[in-house]
Parts: sequence; C-alpha cells; structure tokens
Amino acid sequence: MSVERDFSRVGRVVVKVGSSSLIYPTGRPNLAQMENLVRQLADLHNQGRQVLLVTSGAIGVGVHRLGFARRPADLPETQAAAAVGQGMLMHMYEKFFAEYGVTTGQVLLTREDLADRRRFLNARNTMYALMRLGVVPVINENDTVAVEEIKFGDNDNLAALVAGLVDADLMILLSDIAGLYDADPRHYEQACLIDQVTEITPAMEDAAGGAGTGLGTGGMATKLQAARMAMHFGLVTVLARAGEKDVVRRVLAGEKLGTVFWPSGRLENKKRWIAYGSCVSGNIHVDGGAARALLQKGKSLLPSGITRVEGDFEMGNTVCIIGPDGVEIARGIVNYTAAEVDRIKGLQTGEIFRVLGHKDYDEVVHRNNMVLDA
Ligand SMILES: Nc1ncnc2c1ncn2[C@@H]1O[C@H](COP(=O)(O)OP(=O)(O)O)[C@@H](O)[C@H]1O
Ligand SMILES: N[C@@H](CCC(=O)OP(=O)(O)O)C(=O)O
Repeated sequence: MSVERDFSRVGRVVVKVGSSSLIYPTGRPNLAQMENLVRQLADLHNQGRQVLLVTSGAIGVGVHRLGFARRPADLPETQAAAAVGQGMLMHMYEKFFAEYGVTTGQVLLTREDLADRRRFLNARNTMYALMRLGVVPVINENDTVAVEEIKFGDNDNLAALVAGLVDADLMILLSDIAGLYDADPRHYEQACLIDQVTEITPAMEDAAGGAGTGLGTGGMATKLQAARMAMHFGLVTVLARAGEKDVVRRVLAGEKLGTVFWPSGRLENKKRWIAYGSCVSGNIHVDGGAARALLQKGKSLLPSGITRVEGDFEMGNTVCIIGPDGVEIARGIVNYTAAEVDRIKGLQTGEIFRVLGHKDYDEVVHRNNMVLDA
C-alpha cells in the first residue's frame, strides 16, 4: 500500500543535482535546466523553507572548458578541470540566484572535514550560520584537493551526509532518470519504476547499475547508499528526474513523482556521525555473550567479552565491534587505546585499574557512543 506523501511541514530540504542533469552531451552546461532548478529553489526559499543545494558538475564543465575530449585519466588534470569548472558553476548559480534576490555561499568539503568530530561540528555551525543569514549553501566536494583516500567519491553520499549534518527533513536527489527501477533501464526496456521503498532489498541493489553517462559518478548504486543512510538517519528521500517540469515544487506538494524512500530509524546527530561520518581506526572482536548483550540487551561493551583487537587506535577514535562470526555488529567511540584494550581484554572491570594503573571508564565503548547495524 502506498503511503501518502505529505511534505507540507518540511522546513529544511537538501537538493542534490547530478552532472548528467547539468551538462549537455556536448559537454557544455545546460543553462535552461540550471536556471529552472534555481527558480524552484528560490521559490522554496521565499516560502520560508531552508534550502541547501549539493551540486555536481565541476569536473564535467571544466573538462569541456579546458578542451579535453573526455575526463582525463590523470588526477592532477582532473583536479585542474574541477578548479576551472567549480568557478564556472558557482558563477552561474550566483548569477541565477541573484536574479531572484537570493544570496548563495559556496561550501567545498572533503571527507576529512566530516571525519574529524571537531571539523564536522565546525562545518555544521557554518551551515547553520549561512541558513540563519538567509543564504543558500551551494555545496560540492572539494575535488581540487581531494585525493582518492580522502574522497567522498560521489555527491549522493555527500548529500546524505550533509542532510544528516544539518538535520534536514527531506533530501531530493535529482538525476537524469525518473526514479529507481526494478532493473537497470538501460538494459531492460520492461523495467518498472518503484514508487516507494521502505527497505532497500538485495534485489534492488543487484538492479542498481553504474552511471548513466560518462559524466555521472556512481550511478544508482551510490543513490541507494545515500538513501539507505538517510533512511537510517530518519529522513525522507525522493529520487526524481531533474528535467521533469517543476519537479521540486511538485515533490514538495506531495505529488506521486519518482521514488520515495521512507525512514527506517531515527539516529541522533552524534550517532549519525559515528555510523557514517567518522573513519574507522580499528576492530574489536567480541564473544557471543558480549554480542548478545550489545544487540539484545542494549548494554555497553565491557572488557570481559573482548577476545581480540586489530588496528592502532587512540582513545576517542571510532572502532568496529565484530561478533564471533566475523561480522560487524556495531560501531562506536572507544574509551581506551588499542594497546590498553589488548591488555584488559577478557578481564572484569574491577581489574582495569590493577592492569593499566588507571581507570577512566568501566566501558570500553559506552552504549551512548555506539550504533548497531551501522
Ligand atoms: N535500477 C536502476 N534504476 C534507475 N536507474 C539506474 C538503475 N541502474 C542504473 N541506473 C542508471 O543510473 C543513472 C543515474 O546515475 P548517474 O549517471 O550517476 O547520475 P547523476 O549524474 O544524476 O548522479 C541513470 O541514468 C540510469 O541509467
Ligand atoms: N564532485 C564532482 C561530482 C561527483 C559526482 O558524484 O557526480 P554525479 O554522479 O554526477 O552526482 C563534480 O563536481 O564534478
């Protein structure tokens, strides 16, 4: 049964638009599409809603401006293209938004900005300040400096992280496709549009192919990752075609357009960061008793159930907690270093002081700093 879409009370919206919707096959920017999108976003802004735009397209636009026939294989040249293209994109957005009297602010993020808790909170404060000042943040990955190890890699995941960061009510992913299909529509003419998703199934993941054009990154697979993250955060996602007439207005009006992904949980902000923002520094393996205590009884992780430690983490880092079958059961912020956990593993909490010479916490990972099923 289809759940009614009522977005009348949505106050904060993150809209992500992909390269394939912003660039013509000629490699030149699709000004009509861009202007159209900006008009709709400016209208949302005028309604008193807070709008954040996550935009792709910097590399694609820069590649064409620099006269490359296709995206260069070489990283510095790709980053040079991003530097050129990002400036061009921002110039166009600034111009179109200004026509409607709306001020924009460019925010370029790297994976590291969100992986570090202090920088994550700093980024959040900046976004809140921009919104308080009535500015529409225009966000992209900082492709010019981001190298492989510190990349989000695709803007779908970036959009979901941003939506979680600012506590958005709704994320709209605009692409060159009408929504999620039960098979890759490029290969199966009979593929059917799925109008709503309450759980992302393995069949949907199997059907999610790569990018539709040479410009897109990640294709449907990264959109499903982003939607899964948003569902876990407690946010609604709508995936729709950017070129659909008045798509943003119609989505917000509750029209049955594209695919809606309904929330499956309600993760609080800090736990969102633990599960998806922070980088994992090591693994703690636990026995069956500890796994049950965490999963079924809502307990913290104590030294007694720990069997093995992997990695070289510091206190305050994020670690994965691995069950006896080798599968991750939780993720959390650890209260001791890897060397300390190794020394107290299997012991009762009463023995921590005797072994380490100090005891700041009974718990190796406290329940409040732990997320199950991350
Ligand atoms: N199951 C599926 N449902 C819908 N689209 C799919 C599916 N599998 C693969 N795709 C492809 O994903 C493309 C969108 O991803 P991508 O090219 O990365 O777009 P964007 O630039 O908007 O991020 C579509 O053009 C479509 O061809
Ligand atoms: N940050 C890159 C876009 C990366 C990306 O995810 O692209 P897309 O799949 O088109 O949303 C750029 O601006 O070119």
